[in-house]
Amino acid sequence: MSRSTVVSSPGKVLIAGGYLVLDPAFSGTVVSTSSRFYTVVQDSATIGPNTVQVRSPQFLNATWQYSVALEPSVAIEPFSSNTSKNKFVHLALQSTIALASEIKGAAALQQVLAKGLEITIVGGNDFYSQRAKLASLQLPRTLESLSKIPPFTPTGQPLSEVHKTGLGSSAALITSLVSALLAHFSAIPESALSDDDSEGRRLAHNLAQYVHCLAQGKIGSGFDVSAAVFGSHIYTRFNPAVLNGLMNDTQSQPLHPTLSPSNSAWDYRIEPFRLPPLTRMMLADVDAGSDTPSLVGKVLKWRKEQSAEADGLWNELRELNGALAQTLLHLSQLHDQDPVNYASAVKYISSLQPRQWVANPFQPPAEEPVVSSFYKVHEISQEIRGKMRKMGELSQVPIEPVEQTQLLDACVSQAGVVGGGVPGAGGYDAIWLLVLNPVSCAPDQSPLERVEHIWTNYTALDVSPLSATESLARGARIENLDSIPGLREVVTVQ
Ligand SMILES: Nc1ncnc2c1ncn2[C@@H]1O[C@H](COP(=O)(O)OP(=O)(O)O)[C@@H](O)[C@H]1O
Ligand SMILES: C[C@@](O)(CCOP(=O)(O)OP(=O)(O)O)CC(=O)O
Repeated sequence: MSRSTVVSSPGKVLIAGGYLVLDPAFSGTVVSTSSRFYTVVQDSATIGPNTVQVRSPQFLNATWQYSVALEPSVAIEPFSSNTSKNKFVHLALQSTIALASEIKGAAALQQVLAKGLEITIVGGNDFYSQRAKLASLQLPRTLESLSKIPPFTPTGQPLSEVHKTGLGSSAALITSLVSALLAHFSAIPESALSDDDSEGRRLAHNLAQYVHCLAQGKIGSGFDVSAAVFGSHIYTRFNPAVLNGLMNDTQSQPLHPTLSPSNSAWDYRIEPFRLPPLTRMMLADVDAGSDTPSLVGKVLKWRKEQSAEADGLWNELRELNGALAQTLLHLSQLHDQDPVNYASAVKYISSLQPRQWVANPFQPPAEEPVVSSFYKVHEISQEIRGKMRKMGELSQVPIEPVEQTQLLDACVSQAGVVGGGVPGAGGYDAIWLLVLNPVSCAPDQSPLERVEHIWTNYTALDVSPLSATESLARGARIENLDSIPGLREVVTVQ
């Protein structure tokens, strides 16, 4: 029976701190999603020694084979028969096998590679647009329809042509791949991925950040890899200088001295965060799409040229982003202190528009702190939207363009919708909403359904719901192949 290692990692939504989180003086609040990437690493029985085969069965022609040399240094060479390239996969293999060899020694790795490895990579359906699939099934664009699409469903397209939905596919992919390989080579114990802050998890984080930056050709804030590794949290970035040596390396220097969790230059901060109970984060993919690196370049150019004005705006947003995160965390505390009155308050305000929430003179005192805190979240999220629009106007970047403003205003005015905005860099990629999700709702009184109705009938943009919501599970984690619906069916059966 061949040995296999399965690791999954979540996608991400940056609900506050876009652009600011690029600067280590500021933080961002990132929510990890229920949609996850899965990497299955298996000892092969067929492909032969020192060969690694990687398959992504959701895409056409997405199989890549590599030869592995461990001495005198690690070299991963794509087969000439490969019909496409995938630098994210190639660089992940090269760096992870090199690091594992430094940690375990070439002889130990040679034993693992004696029969070759077969790797399968799949992402949850939400990472890729399901518009065509819903249309082929003649289904409306609703959450219920999405649940009828089989897990890891084939896209019918090459990887290069698929429309991604902005959940951070490359970050989740690389994190699950490097973590699964490190565990399969025993370079980190499997237990490392069952502990939120283990040394092994931090090594996997540092390696995934390095590979992701190498593959993308730039050093972003790293919030997406951080969410894939650690789950939802308030994120403060690492100093990018920690990677300069490796990113500019031409001599193949050892990886471990830089990537080791003992290297204090990895000065990122992870602070706990979660969305409050009886709420749901709703995500919509907007087909217009945006080029994030281009938006980032323009905003940072403006910030540098107009530093006094930009610093004022950054500091205002720092205060608002911090207040948003702390108020959301306070709501979880209110729930834990008194879940009954919390649930009663949520049910009451889920049938009212936000402006009506604090207008009730007969509000039961035990529910008042919950209602006023949700109203505070509503007000803060609207203020953040206003500041992000101002950032866009001043830097002449469509951060919350008018079509997104109109869509968000229509959603946020609905009964039971707390707030929302454009995630991350903004633009036309997506929107996020925080919607009340009481234990029970009268028919057609569900805030979720009210939002779906807005999305279905909005014509200025091509809006399609994502099934993803927040996941309270940890980030990267070891999985059991048979506990994930549909996963064994897409793996080469040994
Ligand atoms: N299922 C998959 N299997 C293999 N590679 C994938 C898969 N999904 C995404 N990728 C890789 O991730 C890249 C997308 O990275 P990027 O453009 O940064 O998008 P994102 O912002 O979603 O991470 C693709 O070009 C591909 O190389
Ligand atoms: C601007 C940013 O702070 C946030 C970008 O968030 P997005 O979620 O928009 O990113 P993409 O998935 O690459 O589109 C840049 C950064 O933090 O790296």
